[in-house]
Amino acid sequence: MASNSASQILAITKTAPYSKPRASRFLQSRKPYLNLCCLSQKFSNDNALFCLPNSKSFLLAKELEERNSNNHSPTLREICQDHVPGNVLRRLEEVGYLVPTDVQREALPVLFSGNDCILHAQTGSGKTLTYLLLIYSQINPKKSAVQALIVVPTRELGMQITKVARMLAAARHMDPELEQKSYTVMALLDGGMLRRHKSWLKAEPPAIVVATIGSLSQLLEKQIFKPDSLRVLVVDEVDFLFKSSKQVSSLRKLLTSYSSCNNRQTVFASASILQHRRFIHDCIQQKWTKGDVVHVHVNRIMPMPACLYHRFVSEKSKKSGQASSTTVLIDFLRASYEGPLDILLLEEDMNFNSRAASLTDVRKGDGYLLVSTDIVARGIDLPETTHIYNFDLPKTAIDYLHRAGRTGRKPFSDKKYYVTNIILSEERFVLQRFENELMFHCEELIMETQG
Ligand SMILES: Nc1ncnc2c1ncn2[C@@H]1O[C@H](COP(=O)(O)OP(=O)(O)OP(=O)(O)O)[C@@H](O)[C@H]1O
Repeated sequence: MASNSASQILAITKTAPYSKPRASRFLQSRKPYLNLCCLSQKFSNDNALFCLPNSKSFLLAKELEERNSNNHSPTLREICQDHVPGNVLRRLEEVGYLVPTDVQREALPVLFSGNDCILHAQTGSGKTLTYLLLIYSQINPKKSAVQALIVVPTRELGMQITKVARMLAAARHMDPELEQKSYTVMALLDGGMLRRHKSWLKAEPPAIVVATIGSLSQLLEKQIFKPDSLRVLVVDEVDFLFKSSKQVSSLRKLLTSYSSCNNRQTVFASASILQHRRFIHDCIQQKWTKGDVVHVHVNRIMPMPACLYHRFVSEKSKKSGQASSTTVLIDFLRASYEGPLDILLLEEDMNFNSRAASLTDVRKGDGYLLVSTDIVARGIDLPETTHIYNFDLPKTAIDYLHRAGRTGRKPFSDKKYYVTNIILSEERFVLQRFENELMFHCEELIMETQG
């Protein structure tokens, strides 16, 4: 093992930290590829050993090594060191977040300096971790008050963000040296039990609340949830929430009447902020943010992640001229697909429990074929997804961007991911318009015809 300094770290992937004897047995057995992982990276906890025996970790390790040897950009730990509590930083490293993504590298210093921020970066670029790290830098677990609020458009996205927020806080329970009080995260989402949330908020307010605007408004109006102690307010998928006429008035009220932008840090996030100059103007004018709000715009030239490979299949007519419904498609797959993947359905018409069960099955399964509507198009992170099929073209280029962005969600992977569009010949010009607007290229896939 080409190790020559005490601060060398081995990056391997496994969430559980390995004990020293177990780790050294592990290292012995993997000598041939250890050289790849030996990093001369300075971490404050010198004994840290991050065990990640898979290819992703090699990429991470190599990336770190390259950045380090070129005296390049700092690690996530270096960026967060003086702001984020040590136990959260350790947790970050345990789960393999070592190198910052572009948006994290650009936005975190801005956020730590106290500015309001518009996080505008590609799908799958790591915006969630960016604002969660800000939140963990600001909240005090000893204080019994809601100090951070994250507003999301769907229950599914809310559950996902709650899980990541809890995962980052988890180390606190395991470390006896740290204070006993842990960060609590409440999911206040449509379809949840509001009565239970009311008692929870009254008895012992959680530090972080992740909420859909509908459920949140009910508790704000009844003054059960008082955002007086809010230090950070995040609105995720902000363009979507402002676009939806049902939610926009509640959102405006939250931003201005229930709390003042002068008393909190405000973060808006999305991969698509149309007419962003106009939006920034509105933010300041309407006092949704303070006047010095910073627009962190990553990959401004290329809104579409470069790892996505777009194709289309052109048909003369779709069967009986009908748009394919999820039921038709799922029945077809169940009748004709003989492969090993689980076939799952997720759509608005299902009840909340079945929706949650579908996502749990997808996440725990060995492979899946998920048939879904636009309900998963915003923010849902299923990093193992390699192919997206659009059976109907989305209405707008922005919708296309978000649907396509459900794949290609491994920040340091060099793999290609596929988005295939099944279109009618007369829809080619619509797809062409999306290509021009989002600056990507879509290639025709010629199907071999039988007989
Ligand atoms: N620094 C990092 N290193 C490795 N993986 C990361 C890092 N930051 C985020 N990720 C992973 O990248 C994936 C995408 O992150 P995230 O869900 O935050 O994307 P997003 O920018 O919010 O996308 P969208 O616009 O689609 O909501 C997640 O699986 C997350 O675990």
